[in-house]
Amino acid sequence: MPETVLKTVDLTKVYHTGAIEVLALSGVSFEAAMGDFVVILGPSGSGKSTFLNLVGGLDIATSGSAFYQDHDLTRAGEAELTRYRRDHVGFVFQFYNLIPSLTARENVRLVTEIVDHPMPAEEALALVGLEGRLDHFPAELSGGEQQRVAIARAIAKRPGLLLCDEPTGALDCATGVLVLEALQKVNRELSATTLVITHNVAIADMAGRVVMFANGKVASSRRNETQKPASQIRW
Ligand SMILES: Nc1ncnc2c1ncn2[C@@H]1O[C@H](COP(=O)(O)OP(=O)(O)OP(=O)(O)O)[C@@H](O)[C@H]1O
Repeated sequence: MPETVLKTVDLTKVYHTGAIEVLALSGVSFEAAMGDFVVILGPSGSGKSTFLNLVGGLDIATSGSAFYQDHDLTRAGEAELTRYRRDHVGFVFQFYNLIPSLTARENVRLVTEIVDHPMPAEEALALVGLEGRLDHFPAELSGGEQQRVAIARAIAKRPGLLLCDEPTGALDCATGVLVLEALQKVNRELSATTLVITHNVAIADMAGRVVMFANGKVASSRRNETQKPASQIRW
């Protein structure tokens, strides 16, 4: 059995906005092994991003537990969470958040300069098929290429955990598939445990496991017998 690296038990998050309480996550128990590729589906407001933010150390749970290896994320202080994010987690969001005045290579170097044992920026960009775009600025790249720079930036630290929130949300099918191919390659070559939130059910076919959220809970979880190559995904 592959080693479990991420485990949550009864993970719960309540947001307080003025007098209003929102139960965003309600007792989520989840496990992922090293190298798993998990797609998370579910209606808007079902708690997907909240879950990703908690396991990524961007937010703190109200109750329950979340462990990444021996990191106890529900008891960690701010400094420990910052180290956890820096050393172990790569984030990819819908909007690429690249620095417009820096080239692709320089955007990736922002990360490689602050972590131990990074891969060279050029290697990370080659892994996502952008070896020919090293010195291009974001404005000189297509949306899909910008997202692949964001993936290169996320993986250059060799993260154990790669968390993607709607990574193809802003892209058409042809461009989105190139981004998915990059994620699948990174997942396989780095054995990074990969969680992808999407509204696009077609993407579920490339997952090893598909988890459906509803009302802040895991409504269902299934394994795919085979994982479709990203190049064959269409929507
Ligand atoms: N910072 C916050 N403060 C208050 N409420 C929040 C906050 N973040 C999320 N919520 C609420 O928590 C619930 C879950 O939100 P979440 O963003 O996790 O859902 P989601 O499944 O990712 O939705 P979407 O698919 O639309 O991104 C929603 O009702 C949302 O309004």
